Amino acid sequence: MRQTTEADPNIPINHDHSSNHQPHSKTPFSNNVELTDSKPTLDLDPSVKVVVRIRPSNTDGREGDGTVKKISPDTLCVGDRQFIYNSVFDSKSNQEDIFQTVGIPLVKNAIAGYNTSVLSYGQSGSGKTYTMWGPPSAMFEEPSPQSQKGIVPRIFQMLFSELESERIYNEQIGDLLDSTQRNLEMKDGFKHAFNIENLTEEYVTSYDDVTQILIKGLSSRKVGATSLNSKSSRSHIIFTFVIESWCKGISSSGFSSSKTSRISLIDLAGLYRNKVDDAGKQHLRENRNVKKSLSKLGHLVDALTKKTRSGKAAQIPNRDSCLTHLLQESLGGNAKLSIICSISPDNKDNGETLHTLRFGQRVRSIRNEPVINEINEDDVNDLSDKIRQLKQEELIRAKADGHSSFGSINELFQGHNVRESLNQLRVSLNRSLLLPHIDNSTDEEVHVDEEDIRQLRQQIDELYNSCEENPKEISVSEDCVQYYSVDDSCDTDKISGEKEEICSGEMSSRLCHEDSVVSGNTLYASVDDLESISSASRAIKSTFRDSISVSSCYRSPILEEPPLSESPKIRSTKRKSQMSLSSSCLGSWNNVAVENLSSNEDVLGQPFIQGDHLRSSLRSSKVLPGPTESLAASLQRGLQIIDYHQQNSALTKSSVSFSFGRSILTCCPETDMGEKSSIDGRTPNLLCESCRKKISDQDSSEVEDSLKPSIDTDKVPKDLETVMAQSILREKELKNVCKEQAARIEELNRLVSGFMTLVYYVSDLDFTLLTMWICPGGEKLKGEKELDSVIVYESNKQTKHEESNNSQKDENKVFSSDGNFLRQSFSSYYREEKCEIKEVQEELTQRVSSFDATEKEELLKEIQNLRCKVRLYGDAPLKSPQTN
Ligand SMILES: Nc1ncnc2c1ncn2[C@@H]1O[C@H](COP(=O)(O)OP(=O)(O)OP(=O)(O)O)[C@@H](O)[C@H]1O
Repeated sequence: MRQTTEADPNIPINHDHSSNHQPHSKTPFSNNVELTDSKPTLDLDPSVKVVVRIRPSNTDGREGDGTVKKISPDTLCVGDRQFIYNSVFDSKSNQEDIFQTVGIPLVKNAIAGYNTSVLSYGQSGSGKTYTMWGPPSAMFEEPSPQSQKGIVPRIFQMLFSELESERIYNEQIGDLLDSTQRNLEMKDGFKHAFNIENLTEEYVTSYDDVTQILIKGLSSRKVGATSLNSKSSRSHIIFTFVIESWCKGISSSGFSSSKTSRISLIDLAGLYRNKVDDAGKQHLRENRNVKKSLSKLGHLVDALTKKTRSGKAAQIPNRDSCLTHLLQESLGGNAKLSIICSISPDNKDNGETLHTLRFGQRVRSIRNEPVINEINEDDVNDLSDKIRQLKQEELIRAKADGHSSFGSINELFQGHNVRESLNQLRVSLNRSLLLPHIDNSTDEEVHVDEEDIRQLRQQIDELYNSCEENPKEISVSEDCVQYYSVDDSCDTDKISGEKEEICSGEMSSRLCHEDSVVSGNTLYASVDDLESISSASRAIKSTFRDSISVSSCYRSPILEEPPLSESPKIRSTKRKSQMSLSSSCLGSWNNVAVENLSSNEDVLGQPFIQGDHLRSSLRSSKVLPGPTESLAASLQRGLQIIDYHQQNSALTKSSVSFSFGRSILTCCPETDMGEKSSIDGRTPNLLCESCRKKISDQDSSEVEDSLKPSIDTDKVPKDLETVMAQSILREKELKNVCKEQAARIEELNRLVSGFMTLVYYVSDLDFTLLTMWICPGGEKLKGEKELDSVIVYESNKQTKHEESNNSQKDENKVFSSDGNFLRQSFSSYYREEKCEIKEVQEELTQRVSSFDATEKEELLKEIQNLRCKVRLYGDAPLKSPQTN
């Protein structure tokens, strides 16, 4: 009687009966079909594939009894029963045949991002272990048709990846690589993934590594003698590979997708139903457990078969045993499954053979749902966008909170913790992407921009210093003192210290709540960003001193006290002019010429109203060709602001000094000596007509009047009063200028924050290339990975060095054959980042006034959704290989 076969749900081609008779020409992976890299081949690969292998007869070298016969490449018969599978191998088949049909497609599928499984099933002694592993001695043989090396080592030779191993023995999960690990706990992962706590993971970089581990694992496997096999496996064995790969794409950023796939290699223990054994209780117990778990496996297969046939949702008994639990991804889940049914040709084993063949038939009816576990660039960008949005939101919130209360330290450091959480989120979400962990405890981010930032801080410190002295001189109002007070500085430092304590104290507890919406999704911002915003709202001093800090968590010590050296990037003549002006002011505040008034105007083009222009220039930075240019331009804009402020300060100083008559007005050597005078007689400096006119024009006639008392000593008290009034007016102007500067520095901070993002992406790019070790098409293999990573890392540093020295000399050495690609990627990245920073700034500006709290909630939800979505892909490794 011919075994009827139903339409195979796993083969997406013509399922009519005739096709099943001649699958050899249509089944893509039968022996005679050449395997190619083409995607259509993979598409045609069924999600569940069943092959049958007939082992050589055990009957003393004689051929089998003839009841089990292969009659075509996909058909065999047992007596008068005929069975059709994807492929059938007779006793003359060799290990290479199996590898060609099962192993190579598996490797291709795995690299393509599919989870894949090979499961060998059959009675004891039927050749499961032989097919899977081959004799241990063959493990070191070169793969060849003659070699007895099994399918697994052949697969390993194509793939170097992480190796996990699990053992199930008497319904206990043991670790084959660590004999001290017994009865490990299994936990549910997402979807059909599973986690086994404390399972040994080995990071392998070569086939030799794999061989060592295989031998170690296999030697730990529980074996025993049965009537059918002197070295019968008494436990199921599952080896799992995880492949994580970046695929080089054609996108502007240089990569297009990341794929993670899991390869599960499952060698089941065989059943022996004959009541032979006199091996004792232990064997009975083992056999009972093997039987039990295989029986559960049979139930699972039945349930899945029914589900496929009925098309209805059904209760699937995945949890009935460890084995079924571990196989839930392979059977009926997200995996391409190959079952190798091993059978004996001998009549005496017919019962078991039929059992195995029926099992194979049922499995063939199961419909798996394999998907390519891929995260593409859009997903990553979406995530980055969300993080950036959250960062903006938090900045706004911190700013608002900072205005209303300085008691938001906790929130600031919640920000830090959230950032840490987001790091974790990123790592967990993108584990397959292998995005780099942003280690908040290192200065890695600072590394790239440190010099620039240091210079920026230096300039800001100069600005601060110039402001700091001013109020002492002009007896500024209480408000101004609040801005400039040295005590405030100390307080700020103290507060910073408190913040750090709070941060470190809270971190450990908060980090436990990875899933917390609040801590996990609230923001992606550095503490320094928040600190700067808050500080700006509290004290300009702290803004000056502390906000331009780009350490990843706390202020980098390097940034604390920048050396007083001039930024090499400040080359404008305006800057020089300003520096010389400052230099002339060094000796005495009073030594300020009225000419500086016009100098200020020359330098700035326009006086105070230029603040708006500068502010807008911060926002409207054009897209510059490269990161260094971009950074330099932005820094220069920042320095223009600083210059502007310093000159305004000089303007104020000049005015104040002059009002008190203590200035030495050196601009006019041809000064009319007849008009020279001094208020107190100690400063016999002269004031020329033109200067006096300028002042008169600018400061109204009262100023001129105020000069007269310097000649007419009777009027001094009254005029002094007037001059004091003028001074107060000036103070108020100064105060306004300071406020403006605070706002500008905030803008500057945001730019700095933008550069942090740049640095971040540089890291990503490092990591991207670092992980691009295996790609569809085998562009890069593991062995090349580390070399690449070194080259690329050095490239980044070297590129910066070269740029700063205007030298391209060594560039060609540094960039490998991928150099052009890398360079283009870098500059594309930076261009994109620049645009994004601009957009973010504009958006931030718009949203400052119209922030809606509910929007944030929605963003949080989005992030949560995104997280879940990406977790679908995150089934794979329990640990990142980078952590090993
Ligand atoms: N195709 C084959 N060619 C040559 N020898 C084979 C083949 N299949 C099995 N054998 C031999 O048969 C013996 C039993 O095979 P194996 O240990 O692989 O069976 P098994 O199905 O794994 O049994 P158990 O379930 O008891 O572990 C081994 O000595 C093996 O070398």
